[in-house]
Amino acid sequence: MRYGLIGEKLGHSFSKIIHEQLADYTYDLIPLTRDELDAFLREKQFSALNVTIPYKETVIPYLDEVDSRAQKIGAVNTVVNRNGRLCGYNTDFYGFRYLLQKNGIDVAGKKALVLGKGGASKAVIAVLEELGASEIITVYYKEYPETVTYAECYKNHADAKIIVNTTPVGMYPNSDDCPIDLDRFTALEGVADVVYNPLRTQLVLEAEKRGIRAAGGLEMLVAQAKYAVEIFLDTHLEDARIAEINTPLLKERSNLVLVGMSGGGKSTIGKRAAEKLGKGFVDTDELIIERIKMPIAEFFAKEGEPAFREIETKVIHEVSAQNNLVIATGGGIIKNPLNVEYLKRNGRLIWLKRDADLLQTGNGRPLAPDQAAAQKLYHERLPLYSAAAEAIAENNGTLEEGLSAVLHSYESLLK
Ligand SMILES: Nc1ncnc2c1ncn2[C@@H]1O[C@H](COP(=O)(O)OP(=O)(O)OP(=O)(O)O)[C@@H](O)[C@H]1O
Ligand SMILES: O=C(O)C1=C[C@@H](O)[C@@H](O)[C@H](O)C1
Ligand SMILES: [Mg+2]
Repeated sequence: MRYGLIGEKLGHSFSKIIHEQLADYTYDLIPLTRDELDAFLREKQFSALNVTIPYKETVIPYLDEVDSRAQKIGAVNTVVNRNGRLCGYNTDFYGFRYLLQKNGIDVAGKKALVLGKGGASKAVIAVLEELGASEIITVYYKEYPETVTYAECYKNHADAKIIVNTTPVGMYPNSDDCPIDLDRFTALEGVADVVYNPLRTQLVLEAEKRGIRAAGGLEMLVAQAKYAVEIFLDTHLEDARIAEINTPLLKERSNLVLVGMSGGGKSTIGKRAAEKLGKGFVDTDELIIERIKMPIAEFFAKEGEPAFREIETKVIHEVSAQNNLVIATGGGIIKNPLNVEYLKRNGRLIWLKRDADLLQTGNGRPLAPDQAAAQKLYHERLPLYSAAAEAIAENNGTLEEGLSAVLHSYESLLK
């Protein structure tokens, strides 16, 4: 009999990949319309299921038993067929609790804001209660008696220490959106987002920028699956299994982004890194050339640098939404902080650092036509690379050594 996930739209789900690593069964993604759902649950031709949006509440009346935690939450994401009796559980609860604990986000005794009032919100609130948050405020964009609006929360809850986003705001393809303005909160200590596409949402990046602990939703997804497998198979799996699946998944989904001076080896080493990691390779300068249909130096001469930078940012925005790439960037991308922000959503930024006197100059590089120009640019841009990059890979030896420094940095960023 079948194992799998039911929900309305499942194209995005990683659950098949995750479950099939955790257990021996085949796990199917089973998209169902509301009408199909009824027959599916009545026929009971399955061993165990996960349930996702929008059916976590809809399934409850079909169940013979709902465990007390899921009952309290009012949502079920795990159903087991025990000799024809359907039993329901909520492992999103355990997944979110794992996410907080793994990322050192301590909520005990703290005021917490939960954005959104759907199924995920209820599981999150149950965890915050269990872990002893002092006050839990649900924030919703419409007015309800049991929730506060964003305007009210800025006015009356600016002292919140924890913010959890359970809304789809900031999810691909609307990755530019951020559900809440973090500048309004003066005591903030931790932020969690259940969204995992992009890997780091705008909200997570805004928190990181302010030095606040933050976690995206991928680990929660993997963790809830581990707990579901335990219930499906009536077995125990070590928590270590979560990281064993999450880390490679994160490495696979993430982009490796090379920043650094022109002529420092980003394109050359980037291509090699992509081969080694089995990732696609893109060179943002090449994409720009395709778009402007002329060499970059010619475009600079004809249209000027601001026109180039505008196209560059558009290209970076598009590329940043993709996954599993090595991205070699142009030397000047760090001039616009937006480029850095976009690239960080799905990527880890590594500064490929080559000494100024080793940099290749000329060869169509409009701002570094010769050594003197390259040296001047180098010193102007050092602080920008340093601020943007999450790791440094030195490239002052052989290409092989540069490549291995890049791969090593990527590994250590995603440990
Ligand atoms: N460690 C190295 N040893 C020898 N040559 C190197 C090394 N690193 C880079 N190079 C050479 O330097 C030149 C410039 O490299 P590349 O074009 O990859 O730089 P880039 O960072 O992509 O520059 P741009 O930002 O202008 O696109 C290439 O000819 C490359 O082979
Ligand atoms: O997108 C997914 O694959 C899932 C998301 C959550 O709703 C989980 O509760 C569900 O088990 C699987
Ligand atoms: Mg290049």
